[in-house]
Amino acid sequence: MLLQQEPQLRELRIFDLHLGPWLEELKTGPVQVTAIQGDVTQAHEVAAAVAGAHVVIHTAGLVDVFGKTSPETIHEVNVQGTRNVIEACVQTGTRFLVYTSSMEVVGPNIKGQPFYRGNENTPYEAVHRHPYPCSKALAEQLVLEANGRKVLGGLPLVTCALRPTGIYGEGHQIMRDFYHQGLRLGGRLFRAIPASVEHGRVYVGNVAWMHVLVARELEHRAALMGGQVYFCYDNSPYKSYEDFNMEFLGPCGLRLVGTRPLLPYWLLVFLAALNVLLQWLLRPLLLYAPLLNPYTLAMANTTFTVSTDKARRHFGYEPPFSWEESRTRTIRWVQAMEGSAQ
Ligand SMILES: NC(=O)C1=CN([C@@H]2O[C@H](COP(=O)(O)OP(=O)(O)OC[C@H]3O[C@@H](n4cnc5c(N)ncnc54)[C@H](O)[C@@H]3O)[C@@H](O)[C@H]2O)C=CC1
Ligand SMILES: CC(C)CCC[C@@H](C)[C@H]1CC[C@H]2[C@@H]3[C@H](O)CC4=CC(=O)CC[C@]4(C)[C@H]3CC[C@]12C
Repeated sequence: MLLQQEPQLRELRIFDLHLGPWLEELKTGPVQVTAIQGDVTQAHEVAAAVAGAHVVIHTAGLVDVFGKTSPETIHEVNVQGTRNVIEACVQTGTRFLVYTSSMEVVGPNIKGQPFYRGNENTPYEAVHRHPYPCSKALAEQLVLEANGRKVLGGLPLVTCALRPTGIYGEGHQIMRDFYHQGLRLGGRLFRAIPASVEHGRVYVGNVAWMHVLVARELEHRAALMGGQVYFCYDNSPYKSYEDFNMEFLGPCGLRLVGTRPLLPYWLLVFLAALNVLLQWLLRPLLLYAPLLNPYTLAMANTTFTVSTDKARRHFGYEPPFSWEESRTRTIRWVQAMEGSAQ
């Protein structure tokens, strides 16, 4: 999207632990595209990649709420990695830093308190225990506190954090997992979450556009945007996590069985705890990381939706992809998977 939408762009550096073949397709235009295989936990690698950059968009992160990696690794990547990016900007003189934070920085909290169509100023007790939200909250705090630090050359660093709600769209691994689970169950998924529980979702293309826009506007509106957080939002409907997924999985042949959860909540709690025990017992043999665990169950059962226009007011954000376009593009992606699955 940067290559398509940013006329001022002269060089695009992509720093990632895992570089994919898709990068080769990006190298065909007038902009110099530099792919750098590196680890954000290695400060020297980050500094080498950042040196000379005008703006850094730091979106690398370990998104793990399924127990696939250790809490230490999550902290190392999400917190120390972010610290390394900030120090690289300061040491090499990069003045603008955009960070991909998360709704998880706010909630849902461990008390299961709903956040109903809230905004960046809505009072809410952000209390976390899980390593992932803890790491995102700490990383965001580091980014916001770094706003105004002097970088090499003596000018101030300008930082901004974007908080997407649940991202969906092409490449969404969890959607892929739901789809394959439905195929294994004969085209059916069984409702586990009450339809009344709203969970915020945002299309990946709109999240990407907000990042591009902030990267462009941060220099010109530094006094207003510096040190600020913005929820990433669009016109995706407010629905339960499962009902929202069915907007894409339904047209691909899956059916959600039940108008209300088929199992009582206490049984889901028991099964989630059993999954934790099985994960621990099986770890020496294999990675068992199902969708259902105490954290995902609590998250899915707690309303968390946003209603805000702060990004529009501060830097003119309007989601380029309508709900209909976002839905169509995601369905096409699942259908392409379906083709590969058959
Ligand atoms: N998926 C979601 O619903 C949401 C994601 N986010 C945030 O968006 C960002 C991107 O996440 P996703 O695209 O969902 O996940 P993803 O796993 O698709 O992307 C993360 C990227 O970071 C890279 N990475 C991981 N460890 C690294 C390391 N040590 N060094 C360098 N690169 C590393 C991965 O290779 C991957 O390309 C993350 O910061 C995440 O916390 C925020 C809100 C919602
Ligand atoms: C009871 C069911 C088996 C639960 C299935 C749904 C869960 C896997 C997902 C429900 C809410 C999701 C999280 C939410 O969208 C917020 C997130 C923000 C991020 O920064 C990363 C992803 C996530 C934690 C997301 C993960 C899957 C859910 C827990």
